[in-house]
Amino acid sequence: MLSKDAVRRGYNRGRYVVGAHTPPAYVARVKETSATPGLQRDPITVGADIIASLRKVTDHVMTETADVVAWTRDWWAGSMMTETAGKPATPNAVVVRVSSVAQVQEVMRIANAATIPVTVSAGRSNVTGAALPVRGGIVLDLCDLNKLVGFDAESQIVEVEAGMFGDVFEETIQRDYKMTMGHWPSSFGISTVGGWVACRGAGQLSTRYGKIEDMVFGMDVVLADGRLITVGGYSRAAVGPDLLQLFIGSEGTLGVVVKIRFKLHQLPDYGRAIAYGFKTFAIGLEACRQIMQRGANPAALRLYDELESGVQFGMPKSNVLLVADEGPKEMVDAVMAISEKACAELGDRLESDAILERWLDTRYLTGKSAEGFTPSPGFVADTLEMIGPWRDLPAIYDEVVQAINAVPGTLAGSAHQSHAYVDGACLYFSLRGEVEVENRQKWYRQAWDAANAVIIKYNATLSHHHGVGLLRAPYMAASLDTAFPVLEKIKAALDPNNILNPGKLGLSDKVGA
Ligand SMILES: Cc1cc2nc3c(=O)[nH]c(=O)nc-3n(C[C@H](O)[C@H](O)[C@H](O)COP(=O)(O)OP(=O)(O)OC[C@H]3O[C@@H](n4cnc5c(N)ncnc54)[C@H](O)[C@@H]3O)c2cc1C
Repeated sequence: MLSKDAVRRGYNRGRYVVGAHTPPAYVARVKETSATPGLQRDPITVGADIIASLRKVTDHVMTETADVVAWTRDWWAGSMMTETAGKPATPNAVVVRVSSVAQVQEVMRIANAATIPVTVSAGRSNVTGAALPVRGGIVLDLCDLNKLVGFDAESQIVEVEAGMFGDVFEETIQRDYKMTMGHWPSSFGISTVGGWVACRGAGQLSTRYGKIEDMVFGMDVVLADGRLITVGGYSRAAVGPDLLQLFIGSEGTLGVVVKIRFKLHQLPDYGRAIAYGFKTFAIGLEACRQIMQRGANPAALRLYDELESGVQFGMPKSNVLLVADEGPKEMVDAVMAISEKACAELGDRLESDAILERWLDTRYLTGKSAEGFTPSPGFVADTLEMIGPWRDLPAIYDEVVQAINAVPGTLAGSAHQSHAYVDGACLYFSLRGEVEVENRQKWYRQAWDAANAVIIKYNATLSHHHGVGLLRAPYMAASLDTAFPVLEKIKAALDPNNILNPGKLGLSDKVGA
């Protein structure tokens, strides 16, 4: 069973920090901490009087450069490139640790009155620079706001504070309530439940359980001026637009998510998997489309192109599709029967048990996009996930891989299909390059520009689950097009001083009204 198995095997073979940030591997190569910022513009200093006020109302305030560098570091390739070149991303800020909702409100009141930026920070596992304090100010670390508040067994709704890490959360609900949320991002041990919501994340079993926005029942949010509001709190409603969804995916720019009520599922005891190989990626996509449109929704439906089939399963001449499901036997057997029929019409049956076992064994290892390559000082690996309609996906796949490969210095571009729906699917591209160390940023931006030009040309969506942060900020206005000014207006209405995570989501980094 996929959900039980994740807890049984544990995250990244146990190589991570439980309940706090886990640093990425490159940190071992960093010898010195410089105070020269790589990714800050005109950082705002927090004065001694404000630091004294913060110390009175919070658990801990850190001001030393080395602490600030360590406590703002994330998993973005952009941060890695600047820090390993001698300039840490954001060394100018103060880090404030809190463990209660009242403390979050106090911090926001102080910051708003003094017009100081506040960047919410949690697991710092984001891969977009979303939690970097690019204008300095206060970094509000929520990792100690991490209690499980309660469980309504009849409605299957759990209430949890935002800073609880994903592994602790799932272990607790599986052990104490025999439940799962079904949200299994490849970062589940190094990210928090609040970070999942703030980035609009997706787990590996999203085809059955949904994305995070399908799992939130309601939540409490602290606004820029310190007010506490409650949004959602119903299965479905017709009371105007859904304000809950406004905050899901807002990446700390509209409010601080402090408590979340999530919908849970009974922990399955039954599961099955099948695997098929297809001659081309496009034929594999067609099999996925058929499965979804004939009404089946297997928990995991993952199709790997030839390059990734070679690295993952030792099958470089095939496009491998894994279909895996869990739940009541009658339902899983029906889903598998529909899936098997669709696959058999288009491809060849593979040794399913071996492919499932290989996937289970490696699915929560970090650094997978670099697999199959020998890292050197000039090596950069990253991932780009997007979503588009079925009609366009084969062309998007071909053109994005082609565009990445055309950038000088690219070693490889590849993809798998990772999350599927009735109308479309998420393609998850991996890009790896090797150039002179000083040319890494140039290669990186060229590769992203080239890939995103294809995505925008097809009117597809820039990100399916990693979010925007700094990485996708330059493409947001073109992508949202006529709707982008609406996002700007909402931001200005909720945060008139622009103190909440300025410079993210493609929004302005200018602090102050
Ligand atoms: C190896 C690896 C694999 C990954 N796999 C997946 C995957 O399968 N699926 C997926 O969706 N993502 C994945 N990610 C990306 C990342 O784990 C997610 O974006 C995650 O949701 C971030 O959570 P976090 O707690 O680390 O948040 P952080 O990185 O600390 O913050 C991310 C953003 O959310 C904001 N934020 C965080 N908490 C709050 C809050 N309580 N209120 C308001 N704003 C907040 C921050 O300001 C920032 O803008 C992966 C990352 C890595 C390194």
